Amino acid sequence: MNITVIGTGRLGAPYAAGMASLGHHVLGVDANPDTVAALQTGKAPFAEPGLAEAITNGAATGHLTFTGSYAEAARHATVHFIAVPTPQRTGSNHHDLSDVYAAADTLAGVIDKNSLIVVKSSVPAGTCDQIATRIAQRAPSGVRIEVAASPDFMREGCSIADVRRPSRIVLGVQPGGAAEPILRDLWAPCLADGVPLVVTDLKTAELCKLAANAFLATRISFVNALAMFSDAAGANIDDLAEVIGRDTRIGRHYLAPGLGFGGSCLSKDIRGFVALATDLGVGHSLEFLTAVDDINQARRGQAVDLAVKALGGDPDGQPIAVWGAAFKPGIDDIRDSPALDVAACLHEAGAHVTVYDPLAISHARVEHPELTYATDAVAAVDGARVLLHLTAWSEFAAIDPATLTPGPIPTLVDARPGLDRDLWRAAGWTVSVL
Ligand SMILES: NC(=O)C1=CN([C@@H]2O[C@H](COP(=O)(O)OP(=O)(O)OC[C@H]3O[C@@H](n4cnc5c(N)ncnc54)[C@H](O)[C@@H]3O)[C@@H](O)[C@H]2O)C=CC1
Ligand SMILES: O=C(O)[C@H]1O[C@H](OP(=O)(O)OP(=O)(O)OC[C@H]2O[C@@H](n3ccc(=O)[nH]c3=O)[C@H](O)[C@@H]2O)[C@H](O)[C@@H](O)[C@@H]1O
Repeated sequence: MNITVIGTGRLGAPYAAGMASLGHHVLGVDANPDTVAALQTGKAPFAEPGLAEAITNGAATGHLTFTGSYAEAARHATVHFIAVPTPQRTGSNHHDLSDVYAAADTLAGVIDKNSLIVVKSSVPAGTCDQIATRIAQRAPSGVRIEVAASPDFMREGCSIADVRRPSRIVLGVQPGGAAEPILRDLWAPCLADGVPLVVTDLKTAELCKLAANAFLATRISFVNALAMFSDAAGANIDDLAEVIGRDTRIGRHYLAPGLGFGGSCLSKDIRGFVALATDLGVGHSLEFLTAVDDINQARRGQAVDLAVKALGGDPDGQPIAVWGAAFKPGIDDIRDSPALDVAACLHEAGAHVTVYDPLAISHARVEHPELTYATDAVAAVDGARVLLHLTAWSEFAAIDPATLTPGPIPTLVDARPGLDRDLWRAAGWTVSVL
């Protein structure tokens, strides 16, 4: 099938490459000429395992091409997936839908045959109805453009696998439309592979995404609330999380205590969800998500406090090392990175902060030029009085603390899983667990 993917960023590029690998003819469209140029030459515009290879393979088979032209998109296909950003709106907790509306409006201005627009961006309930209204005003007479919602649950770091074999496919459709059979055809390889499909109305499909991210965020803040409580009560949070997670009704995933969630989606989606509930007059129903958000933000402050405490309350001029800049291991994405947030706060407090990350330093340098960056994890710790472990790269767990050369009486602030704390204590470090 011929399809386009409008917006070839962290969701759209893997989605385009993954759909091409399923045998479709995919045209990726992006408003950023640098992104298009990189993709056209077979390069991934960001670090994502398997993406460069998937793009090269797609180009080699002729199944995957890229452009900046919407007119070309309209010529290529009658099925268009929108995967442009929906960040938090400046000065508000709502989603900023301007890119989604711009993409849909532009498409409607160039489409000249009956077509389907599928919204993959994460949007609040009601957005697809708005798009349908806008499109109806812009489409040429006699041309029917249908709108469907199909939010995506892809995780960065394993995006190609998630696209090829998603945990589930959600399809929100307009009554009496043609979307369902078209998209069943498109996803035939996944459906044959046993991927569950839920077909529902537009609003429910849109809500599926916000609800799923809200639940993941709630789990993380729940375990972090327990961590704060355990600290006060003298209990062991790791054992506590292990025991509750062993209940198969609960499960162990998204219950790792520590610095909490970052990235471009969980925070903005829970805030947008609460804002939507408030607009609908049921803000109280999702009030707890504000607490989820507050707990998550509080963890960053607590990591800063532990480092300052280790320095006797005065971080001014003190050498501090930070392991991690990406918002999670395996990728170079620093959007709402808890690690960089903590590093920037400590710098603000007067410390001399040296950051190391295996992949994300070039992005971090642009956003935080005030910080110092090391070329390897061991060098970052040279002379440091405090080391904060803030992103759970496996590379950090493989380092023998006895080989490090920190300053006197060093403290490890351990805010992520992975390190063998007994080994660090044995190597002379004070270990302060977040
Ligand atoms: N990053 C992720 O893992 C996931 C993201 N999402 C959702 O997908 C959407 C996109 O997020 P990301 O891919 O992370 O954003 P991103 O910022 O990485 O990529 C968005 C791309 O869209 C392009 N763009 C912006 N406006 C455009 C327009 N009018 N026409 C054509 N291209 C345009 C940008 O140049 C950029 O390359 C958001 O709604 C997000 O919540 C959903 C699931 C996973
Ligand atoms: O909407 C999105 O963009 C995506 O957001 C998340 O995916 P992602 O942001 O790639 O990252 P996750 O692996 O979910 O991790 C999010 C954050 O939570 C943190 N985390 C995760 C698990 C945990 O137990 N504790 C914890 O603090 C991670 O370190 C990271 O900062 C969701 O998992 C995806 O299903 C969703 O599609």
